[in-house]
Amino acid sequence: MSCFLTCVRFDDSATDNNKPTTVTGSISVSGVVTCYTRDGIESLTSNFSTLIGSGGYSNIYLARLSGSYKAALKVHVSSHRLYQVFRSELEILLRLQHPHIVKLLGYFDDSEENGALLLEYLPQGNLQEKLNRYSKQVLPWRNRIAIAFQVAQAIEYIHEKCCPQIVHGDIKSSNILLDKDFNCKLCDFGSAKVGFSSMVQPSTTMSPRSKQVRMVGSPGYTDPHYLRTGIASKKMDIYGFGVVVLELVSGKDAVSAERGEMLVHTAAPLIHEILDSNADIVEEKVRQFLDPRLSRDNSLDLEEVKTMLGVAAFCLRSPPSLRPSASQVVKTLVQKIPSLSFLGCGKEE
Ligand SMILES: Nc1ncnc2c1ncn2[C@@H]1O[C@H](COP(=O)(O)OP(=O)(O)OP(=O)(O)O)[C@@H](O)[C@H]1O
Repeated sequence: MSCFLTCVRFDDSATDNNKPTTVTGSISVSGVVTCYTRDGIESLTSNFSTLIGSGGYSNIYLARLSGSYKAALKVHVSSHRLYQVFRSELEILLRLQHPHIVKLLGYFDDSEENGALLLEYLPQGNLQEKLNRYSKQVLPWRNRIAIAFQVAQAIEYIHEKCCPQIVHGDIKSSNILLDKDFNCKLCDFGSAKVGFSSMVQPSTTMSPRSKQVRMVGSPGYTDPHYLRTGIASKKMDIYGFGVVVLELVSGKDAVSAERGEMLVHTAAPLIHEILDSNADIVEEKVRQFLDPRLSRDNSLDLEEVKTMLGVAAFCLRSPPSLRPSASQVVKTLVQKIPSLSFLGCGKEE
């Protein structure tokens, strides 16, 4: 864990505003991404008949490509402002290619107010739903650590391996989608920023309420430093990742639906103990925090739970410069979570 104490500095990087080629009709753009007409997306979704998800800015519909191949169509709410969010998400997704980032298959763009993204379909929905205590299935420990590792790899890719580098800006469990084998894909690049660090400057056309929505992020996940300064940086993604790790370990929501209590606050005493002492954390305290539904899980290893909590504690540190980089997280998980090698996750992807 001592490798986390190394402070890493980042340079600024220029923003690339290259627009994707916009063509009309259902034709292939860049070889793999298809541009659809309005009729095309209506036909793919059987007139938007099956809603599979919704968020603050969009509705997501089931789409069927040739044969029985399923996809998800993310339709951005029609408005001038949200059209910009759509364009930004489209431009970012066109650049990304990673096994743990949702794949863009196509898009619709009327060049005014309406846009939609055709994405690969993830049949197990999002991680928040899977961890929910009302979910029929309990996500086993080994899947939880694999998910944490894969999300860390996805963040490492956008922060350090793609060009120009990207800050996701909204890392949370409902933006982590799961395939049939519970491998994960990071989605929702609608809040992403290109470049190492950028001051968020809401456009003057925004209403006071919409300004707040864009600035504040998702309750329970937002880096307090970002809330204070409005400066988005890679370390805000690391903070969001830390909260997701707490959710994976505890099975609790980032904000409790009943009491409105934030998980980072519930976990604070344990986190302080981890950061303050060199001694091993008391097993009893770890067990108290652990998701009780994991008690009968044969894949559970308490040492791994402690490591995951240690990783979360470092990711949530303030000031942000004390938090690890995504590649330090990936490296630490490979070194300290033995089960990852059994899952074939320790290898570079
Ligand atoms: N490719 C997909 N496959 C399956 N389900 C998906 C897919 N994309 C999105 N969803 C579902 O729709 C939900 C909302 O998607 P997304 O986060 O992209 O929308 P949003 O409008 O950007 O939301 P937010 O309010 O977080 O900004 C996801 O949590 C997930 O349940």
